[in-house]
Amino acid sequence: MTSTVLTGTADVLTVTGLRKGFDGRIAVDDVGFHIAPGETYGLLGPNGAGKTTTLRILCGLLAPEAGSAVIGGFPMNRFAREAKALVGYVPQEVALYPDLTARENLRFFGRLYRLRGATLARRIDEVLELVGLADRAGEKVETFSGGMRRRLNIGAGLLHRPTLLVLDEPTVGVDPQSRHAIMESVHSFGAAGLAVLYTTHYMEEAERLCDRVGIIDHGRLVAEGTRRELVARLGERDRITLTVDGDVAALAAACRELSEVDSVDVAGGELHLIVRDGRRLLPTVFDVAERLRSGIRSAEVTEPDLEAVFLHLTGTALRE
Ligand SMILES: Nc1ncnc2c1ncn2[C@@H]1O[C@H](COP(=O)(O)OP(=O)(O)OP(=O)(O)O)[C@@H](O)[C@H]1O
Repeated sequence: MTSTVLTGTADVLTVTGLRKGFDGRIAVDDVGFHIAPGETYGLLGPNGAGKTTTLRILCGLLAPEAGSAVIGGFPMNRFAREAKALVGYVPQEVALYPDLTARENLRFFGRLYRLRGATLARRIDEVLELVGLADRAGEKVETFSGGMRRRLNIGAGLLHRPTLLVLDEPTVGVDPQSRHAIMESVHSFGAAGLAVLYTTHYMEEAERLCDRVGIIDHGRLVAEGTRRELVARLGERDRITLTVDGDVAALAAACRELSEVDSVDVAGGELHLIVRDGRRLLPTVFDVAERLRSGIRSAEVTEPDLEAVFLHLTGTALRE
C-alpha cells in the first residue's frame, strides 16, 4: 500500500500551489516549497504575511482551497492520518497545563501520541534533555518563564519522533537566554537529521538558523534560496539606514528621485534605503537632507542582508 503512495521524492515535505482565503481575502497565495531531511527551512515574513495559515494547512488544521502538500511521501488530501503522524507541530500559543509539572505535561502529550510505559518514560527523559529542562522536570509549569514554557512545548512536539518539526515563531516574547537555548536546540535538530519548518519575522534568526529561506509577504512567496542566493539578488547594492530628526517623509520623497536609489521605506524616525554604491551616494543624501533641513542624527551603510532583500523585494522594511 505504502509503495503506491510514496512519490519517489527524497524530500520530507513538498508543498505546491497552496491557496487559502478568509472572508474573500487571500491569506496564502500559490505558496510552494520543499524541505529535505536534515534541512531547516525558514518562512520569513511580517505579521499577517500568511505564515501561520500555511503551517495550519500543513498540519491538517485547515483545508486549502487549492494546492497540495506531501509529507514523507503521503499526500495530505488522501493520507492525512499518515502524513500528520510524521509532523511535530509547535503552535505559537503555549498549550500546557500550568498546575502539572514539566514531566507530567509531557506524559499527558505522550499518551495522546499513544506512547506508554517504559517507552514513554524514556522518551520524556530524552526530550527534557533535548530542550534543556531535565533539571526542572519535577517543577510545576506555572513556575516557568515564558521561554521555558516554549521549550517544553517544543519538547511535546518531539515526543513521537516526528520526521518534520514545524515551529511557529518559537522565540516571540521569550527572554534572551531562552531564545538562545531554543535556537541552539533547533540547530541541533537539523544536525541530527530532522527536517524543520521554522517561521519567523526576525531576520537574524532566519539568517543564523535556516539552510534555505522563503520570503513571504501578503500571502505570496516572493523569493526563496540560501542566504547567499537571496543576497546575490541585490547585486552590488547596499543598505543605508538614516535616523532623522526632521521631516523624514520629505527626505524619503527626495531620495526616491535619486537614480541610484532602488527602494525607500520609512519606519518611525528611520529611513531605509536600498541603493547602488552606498558609500559614494551618502554625501549626496546628506546634501539633500541639508537642503530640506531634515536633521540626520545617524547614518549607516551596510552590506546587504536578508532584511535588505526583503526591503528590495517588497518595498517595506521587515518590522515587528
Ligand atoms: N481564522 C481566520 N479568519 C480570518 N482571517 C484570518 C484567519 N487566520 C488568519 N487570517 C488572516 O490571514 C492573513 C494571514 O494571517 P497569518 O496568521 O497566516 O499570518 P502570519 O504571517 O502567521 O502572521 P502572525 O505572525 O501575525 O500570525 C492575515 O490577514 C490574517 O488576518
